[in-house]
Amino acid sequence: MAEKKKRGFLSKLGFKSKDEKLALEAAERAAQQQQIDAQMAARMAAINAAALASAREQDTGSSDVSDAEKAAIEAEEKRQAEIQAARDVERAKQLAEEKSRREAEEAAAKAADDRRLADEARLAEARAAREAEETARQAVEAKARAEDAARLEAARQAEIDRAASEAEAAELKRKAEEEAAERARLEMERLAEDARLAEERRLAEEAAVAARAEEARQTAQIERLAREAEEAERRAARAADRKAREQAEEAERERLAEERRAQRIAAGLSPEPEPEPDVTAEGGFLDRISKGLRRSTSRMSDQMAASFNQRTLDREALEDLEDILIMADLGSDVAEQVSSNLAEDKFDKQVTDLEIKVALAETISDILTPLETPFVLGLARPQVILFVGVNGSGKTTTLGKIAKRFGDQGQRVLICAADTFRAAAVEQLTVWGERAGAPVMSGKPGADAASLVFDAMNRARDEKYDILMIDTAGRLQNRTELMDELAKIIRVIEKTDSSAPHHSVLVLDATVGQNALSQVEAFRETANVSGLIMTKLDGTAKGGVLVALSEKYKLPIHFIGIGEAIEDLEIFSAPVFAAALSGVADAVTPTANPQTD
Ligand SMILES: Nc1nc2c(ncn2[C@@H]2O[C@H](COP(=O)(O)OP(=O)(O)OP(=O)(O)O)[C@@H](O)[C@H]2O)c(=O)[nH]1
Repeated sequence: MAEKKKRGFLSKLGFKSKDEKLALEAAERAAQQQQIDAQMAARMAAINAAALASAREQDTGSSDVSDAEKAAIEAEEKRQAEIQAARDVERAKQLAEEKSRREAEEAAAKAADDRRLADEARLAEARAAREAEETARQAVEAKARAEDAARLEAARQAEIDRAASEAEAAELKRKAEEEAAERARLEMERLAEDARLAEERRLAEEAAVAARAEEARQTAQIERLAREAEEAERRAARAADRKAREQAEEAERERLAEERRAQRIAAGLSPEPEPEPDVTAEGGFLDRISKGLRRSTSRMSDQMAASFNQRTLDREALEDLEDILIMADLGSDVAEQVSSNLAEDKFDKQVTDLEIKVALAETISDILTPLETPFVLGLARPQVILFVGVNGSGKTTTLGKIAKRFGDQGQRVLICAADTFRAAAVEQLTVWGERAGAPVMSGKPGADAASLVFDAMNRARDEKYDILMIDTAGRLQNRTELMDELAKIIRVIEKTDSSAPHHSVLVLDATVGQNALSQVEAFRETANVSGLIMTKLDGTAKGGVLVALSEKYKLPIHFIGIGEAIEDLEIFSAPVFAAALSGVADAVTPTANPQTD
């Protein structure tokens, strides 16, 4: 098609196709041939006319026709001959032209035919090519469709297979889970049954222990009541003695005073003033504790004296008071209690620092009195006493001081140096043990403390010691692995004697101030602390922390340490501690000699 278009366009421009050129050439050649033929026909006509004239000459040679006629005839004949010849030439020419035109037309028709045939052939060829192309394309499409269909079929089959295998796997999993759940349920039932039986056993054991404990408590109570009755009797006797002595002394004093008055009157002098009564003796209990707590007391006393010299107790004064108490480590709860107790009676009134100290002493005493708990040994033997606390809180020293007291009371004491980390602790205990007359069991440095405690428990039981005192290594409350070791020691003790340890004493260093609260928190949980001893109250201004932690944790308090010497461990007395810490003792004790630091 494109070829055909191209040719039509070329012929319009005057270009001839190859066939047209051939046809034109053939027509030219035919025209030339016709010319040649016409020339030949003219020459033949001239020859014929000459031959006709000579024949006539011969026929007429002897006739009488004039020469002019003869010439006219001859000229006429010649003209006729020439006309004829020209007609012949013209005719021949026309024929030749007619022929060459026909041939040209035929050639053109043929060329057009050829072109048409060629175009048709080309069109047929193109159609065939297109059809072949179409067939091939259809074949490719058909193949692709077939492949797609095969692929889809394969995918569908694969999906069916996958779903089937998933369903099978899910079914297997479900069955396995069912079986596992059933096994777990049976195991839970078994464990629950075991636990129930164990609980029954435990309850039975607890009931037995409780019955024994109750029996022991009742016995102890009877003994205590008996002791108390004896003591009351002794006290009553002593009081009666003292009263009689005091009455006698008073009578003597009055007699002497009367005598002196009489002598002075007789001598014309005025009577002498009455002497102040001696409230506390120098070196007595209150005096010792007041001196021990001097650092804690003096700063607070000075601040109160400076702030409350005849001051009106308004809101600002109460806030100042709370600040002073909080700075003395008594804690905000205690500070609020003191200020609200004081405000009840004295708000908007003039107060002195002594009135404030008395209110403080009363509040402290109210908080501490329920916790004032003497260190009483139970009936079980050996009595196991465990000492716990952070490093350097004074465990070893305190244990030694108490061991000495027990030794003095005639108790047989065994000491276990379960502080296997610090070699010096063993030496320290050995010295204390010697003073108390108590053997000291120790292990190699770094040995397992729990196994040493196990051995000590067995030895104390086998050798019938009254008391086993166990000194443990100091450990910071945030060191989990050390707290775990302490828990292990306690488990070993409990395993050997389910009622032990009978006392689990937390030794606290007063100099750490508020940090003591977090120590109580941690040891209370791990060591099931039964009571407290606070040491180093002599070396700090933070003694108020004992009140703060008692208010919060309400743990029994057995002793307080007010120095390193053996006699510097005092049985805890709430009113005495309150009087000493508040500074009231200084105000009423003439022997007191406050020294500020
Ligand atoms: N001022 C004063 N010092 C005390 C008191 N109690 C103990 N100390 C001293 O505190 C220091 C530490 O006492 P230790 O008994 O070794 O303390 P610890 O808790 O056994 O120490 P670790 O075994 O390291 O945990 C020693 O120098 C004691 O003399 C006390 O009440 N007042």
